[in-house]
Amino acid sequence: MTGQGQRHPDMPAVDRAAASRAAVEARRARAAVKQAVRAGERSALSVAETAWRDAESVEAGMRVRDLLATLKGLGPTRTLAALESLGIAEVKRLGGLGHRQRQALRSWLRSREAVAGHGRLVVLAGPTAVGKGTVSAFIRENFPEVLLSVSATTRTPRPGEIDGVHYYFLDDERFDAMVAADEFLEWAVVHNQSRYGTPRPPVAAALAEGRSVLLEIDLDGARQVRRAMPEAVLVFLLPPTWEELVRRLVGRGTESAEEQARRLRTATVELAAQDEFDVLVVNDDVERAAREVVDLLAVPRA
Ligand SMILES: Nc1nc2c(ncn2[C@@H]2O[C@H](COP(=O)(O)OP(=O)(O)O)[C@@H](O)[C@H]2O)c(=O)[nH]1
Ligand SMILES: Nc1ncnc2c1ncn2[C@@H]1O[C@H](COP(=O)(O)OP(=O)(O)O)[C@@H](O)[C@H]1O
Repeated sequence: MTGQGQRHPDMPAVDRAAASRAAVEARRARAAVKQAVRAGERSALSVAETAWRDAESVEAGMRVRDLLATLKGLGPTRTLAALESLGIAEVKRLGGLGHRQRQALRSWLRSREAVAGHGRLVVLAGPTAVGKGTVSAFIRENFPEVLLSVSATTRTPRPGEIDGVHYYFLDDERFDAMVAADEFLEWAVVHNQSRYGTPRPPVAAALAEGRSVLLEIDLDGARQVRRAMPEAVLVFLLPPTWEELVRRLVGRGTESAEEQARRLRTATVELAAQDEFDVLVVNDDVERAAREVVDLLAVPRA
């Protein structure tokens, strides 16, 4: 047995120092890879594939155990159980796996990623009363794996609205503080009245975990998200006809006639911006429209 990493007793001290520096460097590089996996910037599978393509890579020097430990929901006990089921010893490094073990780990990681899905950010926008809230509510009820971001707003709660569920209702001072602390992914003044914003931390955390996130925000906010996160998918919800849009706004009965007229003027401007969006979804039927949006979120069907 040659015993990897064992030093020859005659090895000069200077080389030992260099070797230990290199070891520290390698540890640091491996920690950076683990961090990237945890943050959702790299998939565990891509780390493994890199290790198997290049035996000299940082990835090849990673222990399989450490790679698995970066995965969500895999504590130490489950990691050990997974290693056992794959027939991989706890001390094994990615680069040291045999052909069968590679195959086993590859398909295990693949099926895990398929189940976990890749967290996607989808923005749902559209003119007033097109049914954004209705479609979002359908998704909240039927697809709990999607995080529906809860916005902060300075508008006053309507009867039945719960702080922290429908919105975080903030006063101007608190909203200002969040803006100053850069805690919003985007924010905008909506309907010329109140400010609305998407708190950044829950969105970032969900995406890092591989969960998909849906934002229901206005046009201005959608444009900001496009700039901040170009990988986001922008969806514009369309009414079947203009007449139907008017019918829904009036039928909802939550705005005065004057406010309705103002919103319809804004709606004309918003409809003209539909070409800026990646996907157009017609909300003729709530369930169908919601499913179209969910498909974009790449959520595996139950
Ligand atoms: N930019 C931005 N717009 C938001 C946010 N949350 C809600 N909105 C938009 O604010 C508008 C008003 O929402 P709301 O006060 O619930 O009244 P609604 O007109 O009945 O939907 C809607 O167009 C929402 O899409 C947010 O976090 N950011
Ligand atoms: N597909 C649909 N068919 C018929 N009515 C709808 C549909 N979607 C929404 N509505 C109705 O239209 C009105 C406006 O919907 P809402 O979700 O409040 O719009 P938004 O959030 O876009 O302002 C509500 O009364 C809602 O019940």
